[in-house]
Amino acid sequence: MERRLPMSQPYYILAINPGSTSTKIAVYENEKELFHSSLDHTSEELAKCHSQKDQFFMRKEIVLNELKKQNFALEKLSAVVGRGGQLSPLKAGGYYVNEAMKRRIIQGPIIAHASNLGALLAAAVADPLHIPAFIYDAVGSDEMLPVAKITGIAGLKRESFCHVLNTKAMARKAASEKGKTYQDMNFVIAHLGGGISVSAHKQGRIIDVITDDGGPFSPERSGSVPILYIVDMCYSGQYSKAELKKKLRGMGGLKALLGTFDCREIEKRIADGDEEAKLAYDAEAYQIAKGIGEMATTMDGKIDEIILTGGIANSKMLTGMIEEHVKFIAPVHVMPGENELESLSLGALRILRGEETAHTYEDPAPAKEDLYV
Ligand SMILES: Nc1ncnc2c1ncn2[C@@H]1O[C@H](COP(=O)(O)OP(=O)(O)O)[C@@H](O)[C@H]1O
Ligand SMILES: CCCC(=O)OP(=O)(O)O
Repeated sequence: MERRLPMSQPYYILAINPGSTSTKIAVYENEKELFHSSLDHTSEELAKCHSQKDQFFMRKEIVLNELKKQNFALEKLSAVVGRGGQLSPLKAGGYYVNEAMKRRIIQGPIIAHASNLGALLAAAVADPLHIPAFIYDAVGSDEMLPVAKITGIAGLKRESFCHVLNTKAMARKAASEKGKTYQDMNFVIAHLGGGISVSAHKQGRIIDVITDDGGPFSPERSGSVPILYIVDMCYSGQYSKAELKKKLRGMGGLKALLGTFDCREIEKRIADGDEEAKLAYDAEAYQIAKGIGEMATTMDGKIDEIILTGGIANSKMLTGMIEEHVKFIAPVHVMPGENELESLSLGALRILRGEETAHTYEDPAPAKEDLYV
């Protein structure tokens, strides 16, 4: 349901960012952050959730308890904004969380990812208050060029899946540091988190991206793997569908190679002379660099800056190795961490102020059997 936008300033906005291992929230009064909390979920807590529904109820309770603990009166809120999920095709920018969107997330088809819960959690807080719920710059926002979607299997198209929110926010920041706008510049941006995406931003548009199924392996995901072996694994009778998916996402990448996805722990092992850890970490940097090279070709090498962002961009060791491989392409700008909560909130604020219009989600007829849920 689209609700009338509240008129009175200041606007109080709750931002909710569900990640694979945490739910982060913040409340803003216009541009000013009043508080933020990062609510980490233990693996025991997550293991108890057998479905998206279980995760939704677990996270909703944690969010409401935290708001109580912060002594924040929910009635003050003007809107709630959540991280947007894998609802393709979506445009970049804001969307109202409406019934069609909720139904699609609950009933599918949809690629399972924690970000899908952003819309449901935002609506769960907003609906009883009769205020609007939005998502903003969802991970499934699709600005890819048609040519980037073609695959060698007729009828099978690549879909956009990217850290849209953070990469666009970092690109805007990097451009403004140069006295330019996002639309003036070309960036290749590698978001290095639990998941890794490498995206090509051409004058304000993400024209191409590689991630889980076509990009570098990540701390917990396999990335691109030799596909014929995967077909054999699928039919070997050794693995269930769920087990194989875990190998691709959750238990792949550095976790599979070294038993941990904590890069700080891996760097300690390397410092202690662990050769296996060194080779895996070198491979991580090598694959990320190859991804950056691939994305650089989409803009004919005309790149103003390469941005490294996300949690692992805190690592001087990994960013240093990547820089050595790619500095011939363009200057490397390391922007560690992410500012997703602020980006969500500022997006919602622009909508509330009428500076931007939120899109209305319409569910396209499900085109194919979902392969991921
Ligand atoms: N100082 C650091 N040095 C190296 N790696 C780090 C550092 N801080 C965080 N990381 C790594 O960053 C990853 C998590 O990044 P983050 O962007 O928080 O992920 P997500 O939001 O996708 O869950 C983990 O693999 C973690 O080990
Ligand atoms: C590639 C976009 C979504 C994603 O993987 O996010 P996380 O790294 O937060 O899981």
